[in-house]
Amino acid sequence: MDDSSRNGLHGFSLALASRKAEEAAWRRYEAVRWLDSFVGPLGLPNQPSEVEFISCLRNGLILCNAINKIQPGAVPKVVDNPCPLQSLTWDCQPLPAYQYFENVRNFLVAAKELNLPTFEASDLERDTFEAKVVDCVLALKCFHESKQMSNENGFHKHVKSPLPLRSSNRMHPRPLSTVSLDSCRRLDMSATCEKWPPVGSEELEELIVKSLVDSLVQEKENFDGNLLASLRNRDKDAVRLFQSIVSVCSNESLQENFSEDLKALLSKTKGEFRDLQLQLQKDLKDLENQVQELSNAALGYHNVVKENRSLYNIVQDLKGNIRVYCRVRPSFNCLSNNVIEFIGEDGLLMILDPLKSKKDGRKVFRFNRVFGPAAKQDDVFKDIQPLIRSVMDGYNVCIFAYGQTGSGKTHTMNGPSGGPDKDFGINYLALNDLFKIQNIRSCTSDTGLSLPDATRHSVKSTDDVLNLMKLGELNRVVTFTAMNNRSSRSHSILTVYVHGKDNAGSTIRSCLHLVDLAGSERVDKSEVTGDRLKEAQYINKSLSCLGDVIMALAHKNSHIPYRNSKLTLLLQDSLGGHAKTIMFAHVSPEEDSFCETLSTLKFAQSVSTVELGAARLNKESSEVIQLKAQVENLKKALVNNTQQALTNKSKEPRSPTQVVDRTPLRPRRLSIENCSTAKTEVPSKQEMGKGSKTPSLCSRRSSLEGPTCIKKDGLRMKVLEDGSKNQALTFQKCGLIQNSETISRVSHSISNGAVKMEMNYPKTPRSPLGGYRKQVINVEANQTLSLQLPKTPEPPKRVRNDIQNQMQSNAMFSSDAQTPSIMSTTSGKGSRIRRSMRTIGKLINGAEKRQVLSKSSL
Ligand SMILES: Nc1ncnc2c1ncn2[C@@H]1O[C@H](COP(=O)(O)OP(=O)(O)OP(=O)(O)O)[C@@H](O)[C@H]1O
Repeated sequence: MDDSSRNGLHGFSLALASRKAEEAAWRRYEAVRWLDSFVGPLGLPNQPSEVEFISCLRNGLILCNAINKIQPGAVPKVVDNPCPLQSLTWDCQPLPAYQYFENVRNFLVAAKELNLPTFEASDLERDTFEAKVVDCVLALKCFHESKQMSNENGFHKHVKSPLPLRSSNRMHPRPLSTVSLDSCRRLDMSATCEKWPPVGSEELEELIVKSLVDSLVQEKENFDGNLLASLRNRDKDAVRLFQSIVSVCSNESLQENFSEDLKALLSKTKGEFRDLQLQLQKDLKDLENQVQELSNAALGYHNVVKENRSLYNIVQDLKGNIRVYCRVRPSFNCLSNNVIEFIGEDGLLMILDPLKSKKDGRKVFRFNRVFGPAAKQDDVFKDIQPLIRSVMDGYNVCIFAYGQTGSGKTHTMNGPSGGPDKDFGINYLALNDLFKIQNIRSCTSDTGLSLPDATRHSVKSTDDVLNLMKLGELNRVVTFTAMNNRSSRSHSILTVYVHGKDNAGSTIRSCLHLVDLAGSERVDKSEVTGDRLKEAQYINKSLSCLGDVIMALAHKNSHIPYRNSKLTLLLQDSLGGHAKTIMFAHVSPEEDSFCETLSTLKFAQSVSTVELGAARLNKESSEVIQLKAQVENLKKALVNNTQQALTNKSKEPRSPTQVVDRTPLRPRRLSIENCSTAKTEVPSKQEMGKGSKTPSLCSRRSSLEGPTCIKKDGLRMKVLEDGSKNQALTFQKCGLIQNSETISRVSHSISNGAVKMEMNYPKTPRSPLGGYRKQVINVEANQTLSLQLPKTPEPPKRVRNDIQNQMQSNAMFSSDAQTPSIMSTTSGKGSRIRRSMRTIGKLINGAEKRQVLSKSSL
């Protein structure tokens, strides 16, 4: 407490004390005045002191006379004073002490019988207890007045002892005559006052409340009657009520008890407070422990959820399922209801049909994970990062974004509209990550080779790729539709090829397809016309082909219609091969997109059931590479020898008597090998057009790479059908180095179910189907094998001559140029070569099988 408040309190105490003294004096004067008028002159001054007052009453004679006057016979025997009553004065001769005592005791008994407040006889010996005596006299006075009143009104039965109006003059001092009997009646507390000594704080409180209630009931007031307002307005009754409360409180004995009670209460409260504090501390500790336990449990729960998800993913990996993630973009229409009801941590998505009730309209889907509108690009990327990294370990990975137009596919793959400058999408983040890994794993760099007549873009950093992506973006048609003001009108596929060699000499070859599909759209909604309409139809058609492929895979059909569109043909390796595939299903949350959202989610659900088989590691051990190289050399030697033999044979006349024993070449066996080197076969258009069967590896490559491949300067080069060199697509070596990994990039956009891969065209033409663009940025080199091949040992000269002679003679009888079988029968060397090729083939197959087995056993 500061000084000012301490001084204030002190001042208040002084004021209160003087007020009390003033009040006590007023009450004393009133008692004396009444006794004076009722019993006879007391001979006291108008304003007697306490001592004078007490001395006057000490013999009990005045008191006994007064009570007998009110209630005749109340004190049957009064020890009288030799002085006559009229001449009774305070200075009259004192009687013996025992007589005083007798009178006072009899008076107190009589007063008690009348339910008046009393005092101790000894109080008259002590001036300090004057207040109690005054109270008793004033109570007697009130009793007399009320008795008079009831006699007048005929009420005899229930005459109550009136409350001594102790504070009647306190606020507005006034003559005794002005204190009405009504006031006495209304503030009658005599019955309760009897119980005052001793009184505890609770009893005091009860007294006050009771008095208040009685008073309010009698006055027909209620607490809502704005007592405080009445007090403020100094309403008469309210002031009286307040005075009665104050008078109860100002009773000294009460105050003493009250202060003692207060002290006891204070110490009790302090004790309770201490207990409470201790309890609180204990509770806080308990709470802390509980919170700790809860947070541990929450952490545990999160860990379990995480572990569950990763286990679920592992199971799916083992089964080879396509991982399906769903992403919900933020709503752009605040007036539209949101159909997304709930997004669970564990990949649960609940949507609500806006036309149905909550009970019937709910549909639940489960995916590997669902990203809500608040998910950041980084959050999305973090989840797929491990998969992208596995590209560097030799796995093929394909990530494709699917969904309704405007649902956020391009946002996920590229980033926000306007290019990948900020908030980069998966394309950038994935490439950045791959380059980071490359930098960590490599100490060397490669400048690559350039090749005339071919466009070559070597990439060494993410920025390089970004620039190329921008180039690709330029070739991608983007237009305004009613559904999306930057709607992509073509699919976009960014492919990263990774070649690497580990320290053991094994090579890995893998690729990462990053696919941003054009959005499915309802043309009535997107309101497109003309070319845009055609594009929309082609987009929907190729997406529907994708749907057919997925359905066929999900139902494990024997025939999978990959060839029905270029899109599915391109994704064949990812959808049908042993790749790791992720699909991002995108949905818009607005209610007017509900039908599209539902169909996207259903499609995504069926994609998640597709089992591709465990992903296969595309790694070749050094042993396999060497064997393959030997096959190459042997094959070359065989071809050379055959050609030589044919040349010699054509020079010699053919003998009609010679018997030709020809074993036809087995092109199937060689076709696999041919695929890794220059191709000389030109697949017929009919074969290309056949859509019913999954093509052989060679024909598949042909259909994708173009009709003709030739080899030039050790590099493979593909020539288009017209053979024009200017239209050649060149497979370049790009950063292929030993003991390091290099990333090259092929990016092509396709749409409308067709693809063009000629990057070296000065201007990318539109496809006849309209709107479909292609962009080949970089193509993998395939030169390693030819560069690393050991030289084929030259056959001894004598043997070679024998073979040549033999072949020359055989040529006399055959005009067929493809006659390796001739060599097998006529030349011991030729058959040895074929035998060793067969052995090597078995070895290769064995080694590959072993690889597959060891992978699947993992
Ligand atoms: N997660 C997201 N956060 C913020 N904005 C987003 C998000 N997803 C999409 N958008 C915004 O929504 C709009 C449409 O997205 P986007 O162009 O990526 O859709 P799309 O599915 O690729 O459409 P289309 O198939 O027509 O090309 C864009 O303005 C994009 O920036």
